[in-house]
Amino acid sequence: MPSRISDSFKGQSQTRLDLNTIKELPESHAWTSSDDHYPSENSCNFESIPVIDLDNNSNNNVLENIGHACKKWGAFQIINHNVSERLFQDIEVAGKSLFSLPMQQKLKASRSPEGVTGYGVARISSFFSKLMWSEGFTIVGSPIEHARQLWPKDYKKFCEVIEEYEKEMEKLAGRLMWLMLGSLGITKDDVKWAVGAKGESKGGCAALQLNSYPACPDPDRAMGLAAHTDSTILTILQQNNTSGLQVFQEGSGWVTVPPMPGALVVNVGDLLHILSNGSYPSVLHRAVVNSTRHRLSVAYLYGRPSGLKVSPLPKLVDQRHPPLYRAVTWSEYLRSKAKHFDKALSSVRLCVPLSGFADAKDHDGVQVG
Ligand SMILES: C=C1C[C@]23C[C@H]1CC[C@H]2[C@@]12CCC[C@@](C)(C(=O)O1)[C@H]2[C@@H]3C(=O)O
Ligand SMILES: O=C(O)CCC(=O)C(=O)O
Ligand SMILES: [Fe+2]
Repeated sequence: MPSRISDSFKGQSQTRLDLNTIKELPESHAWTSSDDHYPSENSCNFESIPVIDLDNNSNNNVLENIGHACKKWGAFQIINHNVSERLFQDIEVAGKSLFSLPMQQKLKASRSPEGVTGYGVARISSFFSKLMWSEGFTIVGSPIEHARQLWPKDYKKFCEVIEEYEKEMEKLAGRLMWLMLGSLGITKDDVKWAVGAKGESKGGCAALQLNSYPACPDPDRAMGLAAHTDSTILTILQQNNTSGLQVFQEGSGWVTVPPMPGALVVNVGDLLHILSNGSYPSVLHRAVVNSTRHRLSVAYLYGRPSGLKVSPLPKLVDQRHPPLYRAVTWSEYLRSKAKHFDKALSSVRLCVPLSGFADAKDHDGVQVG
């Protein structure tokens, strides 16, 4: 059974059309509402996801606000997160230099049919009959191998920026995970995988996804990135001051997340939905495109070490709240997403008999697999 994230995907086609130079929307990229798996209703956008100030010294009630945002929206924006503006500028330059390379150069760093890292179309593309108006580059750990193929002589700066960004995001993601769990009354003492055998704090596993959405000749008929939930604990997204991200909310429809200078978007992923035993929805989101501006987004997809099993946390499970999901490892879940896409969560859902359940107390949240 595959146990690494990279083993979870099967052959997928690579992008070849250069979206940066096309003057008319090809039929292959023209979406109608029946091409999407989700409702296409638009919202009046009276309200959007909350903005949360992470400054320790400001007297706001961070835990309560985060809990409320996670329950209501499954997403929020953060300010005062301590990631420097300079790093945002550096990663924007790095991303733009990658996507502005000639197509034949980018294809040298293509994601392999069995792989997870490299250049290509969004993995979920195979579930749609139309192509998305975007290209992506996925990194896990060091990007050096692909960076060498892209810039044989000049790959170091790109690697340095990526690695610095990953380091900063790992710290922030860990902090956010504990805040989001803290809002549910969960502390590190409640979670077995929080601390290792030697008492050290255990981090997660992550992927960094650079998304490029070139300006589009017919944005209303195109789709940047189709509606999906992330297969993560949480995702931290930087949308580089260009609008495009929308979240779906029952009753409101698609709600735009307005870009705020310096802010980052945080969203609940499927694994946190499982850990929270359904308290936090993993938010359905998509990216739309526009006719004038090229948009770059950077997503830090934070999960768990791939062999570690995730299941509803025991503190959140009792007679009245039976576990809604079975234990699953990240790599197993990613494989399920690659196979079932929007049915992946229900594929790990437990059928709970109405008469209750016998072994809730045996659930310990995680087991090392
Ligand atoms: C760690 C991850 C999470 C992945 C797969 C793998 C690497 C790339 C991620 C994304 C990024 C773009 C949306 C998504 C839906 C996609 O197509 O690729 C994500 C997917 C998931 O969240 O399922
Ligand atoms: O570009 C965006 O705003 C969304 C990107 C995204 O959802 C992802 O990379 O998972
Ligand atoms: Fe996403």
